[in-house]
Amino acid sequence: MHPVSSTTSDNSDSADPTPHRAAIRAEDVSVTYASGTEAVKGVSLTVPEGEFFGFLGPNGAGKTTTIKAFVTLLDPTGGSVTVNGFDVRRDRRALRSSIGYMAQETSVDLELTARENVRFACEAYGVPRSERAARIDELLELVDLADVADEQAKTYSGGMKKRLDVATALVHRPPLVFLDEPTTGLDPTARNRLWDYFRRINEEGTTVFLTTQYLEEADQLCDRIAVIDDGRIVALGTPEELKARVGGDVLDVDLVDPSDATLARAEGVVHDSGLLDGEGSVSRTESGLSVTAQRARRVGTDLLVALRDAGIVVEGFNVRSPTLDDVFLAITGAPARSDDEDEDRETPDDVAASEVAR
Ligand SMILES: Nc1ncnc2c1ncn2[C@@H]1O[C@H](COP(=O)(O)OP(=O)(O)OP(=O)(O)O)[C@@H](O)[C@H]1O
Repeated sequence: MHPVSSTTSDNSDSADPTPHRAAIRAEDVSVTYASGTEAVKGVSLTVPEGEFFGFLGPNGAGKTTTIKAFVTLLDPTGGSVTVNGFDVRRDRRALRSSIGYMAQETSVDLELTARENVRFACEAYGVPRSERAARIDELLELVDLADVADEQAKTYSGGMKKRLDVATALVHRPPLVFLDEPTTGLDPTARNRLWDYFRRINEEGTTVFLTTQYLEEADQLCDRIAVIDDGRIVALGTPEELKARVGGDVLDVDLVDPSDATLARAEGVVHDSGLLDGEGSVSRTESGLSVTAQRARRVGTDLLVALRDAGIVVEGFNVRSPTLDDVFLAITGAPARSDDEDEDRETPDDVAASEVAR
């Protein structure tokens, strides 16, 4: 359907109905800005066609810089990248027309209506004139903007503008879309709606490369996730593989007094109990401790008894499977951004944006 060079058809297998050609192949990519900042330090990854791939990392980790290098918005300082078989340095024009790109900042023209924005994108991407009207209606329907299609985009909420951004990135039916933190700053309702569209386009065959700071987003949507920290990929795998790396279940213990002194004592009790058989790890949380160990489920009650016997009052506890938050903590040594950190939250986009702006 789209041009793919011979180098990308390395593992097509007639016995396997799933296409496995590489949509993205990056080898040892580095980007150093003129300021001297080494934003990307030797990133290698391959994204097969059809995959929903997540690029997860905290603020400043190098996600946007990497995506810009993949979509030819900046030149990598080192390494090589092919996208849909096109080289980022040699085949820029062909590469660009073979992808969709949703930047972090909205590219919507606020003075135009949604329909006009999508029409403009159709013109820019050379969608044949005879197909435009139907394509515009189809996309506005897909992103639930058909009802407000003829209102100016400046009357839309942040969530609606993002949905319009998605529509404009898809006008030329690209086999691969890059989404750069598409839901940052949106409320959960707006975020969930976007997730539905992303899932739908991926189910219909589009390869998706998504950058995000949200662990839940990566967990919910992605077939595989690369965790990037300080310009380097520090983990890569399916969400389940990454969670398995944590090494067991997690016992969260909330203490009535989570002061440093009590936490230090509680850590000592857990270590000295011998219940973990020398494996596992203990970390502090805002309200107590998290004990991660293969035996966490089996020895949970005994640990609570040991804490009680030491005079440490437990307020609550919970044994659970690890989440990507635990993965992030285990890999980077720092907690990932939490949703509570959002400062610029939207009001729910179902609250008609037009009301906000008028
Ligand atoms: N144009 C630029 N010139 C110089 N340094 C830059 C430029 N853009 C980004 N950086 C730096 O490169 C590093 C990686 O930034 P980048 O924007 O790629 O990270 P990110 O993971 O996308 O973060 P965010 O979630 O904040 O968008 C940071 O240290 C950032 O300050």
